[in-house]
Amino acid sequence: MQHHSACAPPACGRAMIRLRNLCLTVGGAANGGRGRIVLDQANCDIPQGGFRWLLGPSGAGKSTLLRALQLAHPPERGTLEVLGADPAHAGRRATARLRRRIGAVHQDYRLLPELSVFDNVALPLRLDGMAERSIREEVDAILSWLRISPLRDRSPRYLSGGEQQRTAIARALVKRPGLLLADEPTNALDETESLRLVRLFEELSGLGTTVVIATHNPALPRLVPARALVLDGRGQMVESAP
Ligand SMILES: Nc1ncnc2c1ncn2[C@@H]1O[C@H](COP(=O)(O)OP(=O)(O)OP(=O)(O)O)[C@@H](O)[C@H]1O
Repeated sequence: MQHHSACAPPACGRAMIRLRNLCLTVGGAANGGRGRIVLDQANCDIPQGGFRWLLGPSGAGKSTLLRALQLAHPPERGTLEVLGADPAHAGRRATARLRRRIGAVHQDYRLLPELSVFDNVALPLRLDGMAERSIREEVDAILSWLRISPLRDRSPRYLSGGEQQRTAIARALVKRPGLLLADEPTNALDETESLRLVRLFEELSGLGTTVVIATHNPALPRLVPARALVLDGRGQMVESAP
C-alpha cells in the first residue's frame, strides 16, 4: 500500500463523508479525566459510493471514528459532514432522519434478545413506518441472502457468533442505507462467508452506498482492494491507495 500524507479529494460527485480538521477524544469530561485524543485535525472526503477500509492497530480509534460517523460521538472540534449534512447545524429531527439513513454493524452486534431474528431485522423498517407486507418481503429476502432464513423465529440469544453477526448485518442492510458503517463485520464468519460479505459490500458501493469497514484483519482488504483510512493510534489518519 502506498501512503499519502493527506486524504485525497473525492474522485467524483458530492462528498458523502467530509472531515475538516476533525478532532475526536474519548474519556474526557464525562469520565472526569483529560481525555485521550483519537483523531487530531483529520481531513478526508469520501464520495457517494466510495468504499474505504478503516485500518489501524487495536485501540487506535476505529470504533470511535465509526461512532462519530454514526452521529453517536460528537467531535471535540472541527467539521464532520455525513450524507451531505452537518449534524452540528441540524435540528434533532433532521439528525434523527439522517441517522435512519445510516446502517451500522457493531462489533458486539447489539441485537435485542427478546425479539426474534425476523423482528430484529424488521425493526428499522417498522421505525420507518413501512407496511408489514413490504417488511415481510424485504426481511425475507435479506435473511435468505445471508442464509439465515431457517433462524427467522429464533431468539438471537441462542445463535452462534456467526449467526448473530449475519443477523446484525441483515438489520444494517435491510433499509438500503445511504451509508454503511461496519465494525469488524466478518470476525465471526468463516473465509467463504467473509468473502461473500465483502463482495456484497463492494456491490452496494457500486450501487451508490458509501461504505466504511473497520478491521484489524490484514487479509480482508486483500479480498477487495480499495482505498484505506489508516489510523496510527496517535491521532493521525492517512489515506492509502489500494
Ligand atoms: N468511553 C471511553 N472512555 C475512555 N476511553 C475509551 C472509551 N472508549 C474508547 N476508549 C479508548 O479509546 C481508544 C480507541 O478505542 P476504539 O475502540 O475506538 O479503538 P479501535 O481501533 O476500534 O480498537 P479495536 O480494534 O481493538 O476495536 C482506546 O484506547 C480505548 O481504550
